[in-house]
Amino acid sequence: MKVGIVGAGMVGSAAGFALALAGTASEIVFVDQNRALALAQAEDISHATPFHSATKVTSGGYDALDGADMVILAAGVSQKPGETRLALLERNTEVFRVVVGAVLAVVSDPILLIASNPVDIMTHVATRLSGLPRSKVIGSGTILDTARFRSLIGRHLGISPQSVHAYVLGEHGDSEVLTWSNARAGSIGLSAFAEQVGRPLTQDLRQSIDHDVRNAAYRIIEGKGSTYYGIGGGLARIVKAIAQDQQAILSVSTTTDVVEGIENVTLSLPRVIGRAGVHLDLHPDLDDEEREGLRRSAEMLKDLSGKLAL
Ligand SMILES: NC(=O)C1=CN([C@@H]2O[C@H](COP(=O)(O)OP(=O)(O)OC[C@H]3O[C@@H](n4cnc5c(N)ncnc54)[C@H](O)[C@@H]3O)[C@@H](O)[C@H]2O)C=CC1
Ligand SMILES: CC(=O)C(=O)O
Repeated sequence: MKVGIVGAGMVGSAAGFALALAGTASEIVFVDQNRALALAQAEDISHATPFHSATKVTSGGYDALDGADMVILAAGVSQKPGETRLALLERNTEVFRVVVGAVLAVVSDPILLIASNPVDIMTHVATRLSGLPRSKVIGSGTILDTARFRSLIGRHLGISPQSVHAYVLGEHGDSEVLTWSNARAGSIGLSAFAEQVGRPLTQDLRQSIDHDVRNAAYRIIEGKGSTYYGIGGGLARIVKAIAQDQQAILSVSTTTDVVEGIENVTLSLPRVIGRAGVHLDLHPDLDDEEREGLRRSAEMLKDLSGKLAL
């Protein structure tokens, strides 16, 4: 599979690095308005591949995307310390007006994987600008928040995050919803497992995990300017599900017919991902508080997307 990455900054390069090491793609091509940066990232990453895989890593103009099956969009501005993701919307919409058309002029029917923030609304923007089916325009959404959630629960319970089945839904941002009510450790309900191992999930502990997941990006950006390894791993995970037609269930963002009564809204739910993109949306059972949180998140995203002239 040939994968294009438009935006060779921190996120694009971290995704390219993770993909190249895993050997998921046969070829990765970086494109950036800063061509020297794209070239340097490709060259640097290509020096790591001989240790791990045979992935060919190159760079070029948009014409170099010819033959790509998927294109990751990681171009645009990122948050400054204290800035919200939503504050990036106008600037990154302008970037996508250029980028989406330029990609589609070369690759007529790609899967687009959106990383730029605010990722749910940028996924809505890319869906509208590209005219591609919604199943083929996928935002990384809450894949990263879900990883953060599982990692903190796993650490508390003393088990692998891969054995924690718990999802963050809604916006990849301040209104996201951590769904505790259906979370499981292996095949056991989370609370029952926590009691069994003597590490109960008290209300204080839940609030602390909620705070840490919701504020992870702000904390990391304060400390080192931006976040990129986490999302790089998440983007590589989504590409793998598509490249290997895994039918994997991942929390990603696409435009969805109805979520908690809100129609045609772009946000994260668990979805089945395979070669054609999103194959199926899942609507998990939620408790009343989670449902109301998801409704509020959907309403906010729908209102903001509706204000854009696309
Ligand atoms: N979805 C997620 O979970 C995450 C999303 N992000 C988002 O990813 C985006 C990229 O972040 P970083 O890589 O840290 O930023 P960065 O500034 O390191 O890289 C952005 C790149 O986009 C390029 N670019 C800007 N306009 C362009 C255009 N018109 N055409 C081609 N290239 C263009 C720039 O030259 C730059 O190299 C941001 O919007 C950030 O908020 C960041 C972390 C996690
Ligand atoms: C920056 C961002 O969206 C994140 O790390 O969650």
